[in-house]
Amino acid sequence: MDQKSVWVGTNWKMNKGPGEAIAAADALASFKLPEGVRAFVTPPLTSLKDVASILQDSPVMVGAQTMYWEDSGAWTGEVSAPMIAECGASCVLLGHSERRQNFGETDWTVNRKVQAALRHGLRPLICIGDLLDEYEAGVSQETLARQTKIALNGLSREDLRQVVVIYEPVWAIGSSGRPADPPFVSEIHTKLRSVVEEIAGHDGSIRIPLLYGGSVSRANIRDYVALSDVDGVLIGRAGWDPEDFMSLIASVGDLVSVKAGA
Ligand SMILES: O=C(COP(=O)(O)O)[C@@H](O)CO
Repeated sequence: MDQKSVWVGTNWKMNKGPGEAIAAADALASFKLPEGVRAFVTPPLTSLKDVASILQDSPVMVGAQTMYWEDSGAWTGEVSAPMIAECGASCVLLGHSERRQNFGETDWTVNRKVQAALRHGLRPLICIGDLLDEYEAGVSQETLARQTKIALNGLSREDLRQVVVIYEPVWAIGSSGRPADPPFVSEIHTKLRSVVEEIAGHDGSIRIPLLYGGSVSRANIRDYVALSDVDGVLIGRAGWDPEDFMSLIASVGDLVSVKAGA
């Protein structure tokens, strides 16, 4: 039976040059995570190796924000799973909506990347999300089920134990987004739980963590983490300052035991 944890990550996106990233990693290095919390940070590639090296003895995991599915070759500008792993990363964000919208990622290219990450021992942190017009048309669930099923297509049971799925409504992300209402997130995650259980089995031996992301802040983090089918959050702006990130993690530490008993 997979143990229940609360996951809290922060994605730095295209922020922090190497100097700032190293300073932030130094600040995170001495942080004592509350028991049962699994934390991760995804710095830009320019500081991935430095941040991973600073955090190598810390429980805070380090991941890349994207990668390509081939291992090497004539793919100018791309980086591969083995390169990311060699930098010391243990996970990688895949299919973030900013990649899907601005860089042409599709459900099927996300699947290729998921498979490549797993081949090289990287935990795929798979982002899925509905567009505003899909949300308004009431078809969010269909979009999310499709994205999830394709991302996980062809994975073995061992592979499924490694993946994390993150629901990030596109309309909730960034300064122009609005945080999704917790009851809506609860409904979506309950349905997502059935989708992943259809794939991984209903016996509970594999529990795929389902995270929420999109305008997570001090004001709402506990509302999301307290939901029974939400296993944690991915934070953007509110987590870029390492002190804020640590304080946000500390603010949900007590929910670990509440959820474990649920
Ligand atoms: O995109 C994300 C949400 O960003 P916010 O700034 O929290 O809206 C997610 O990937 C975390 O970076």
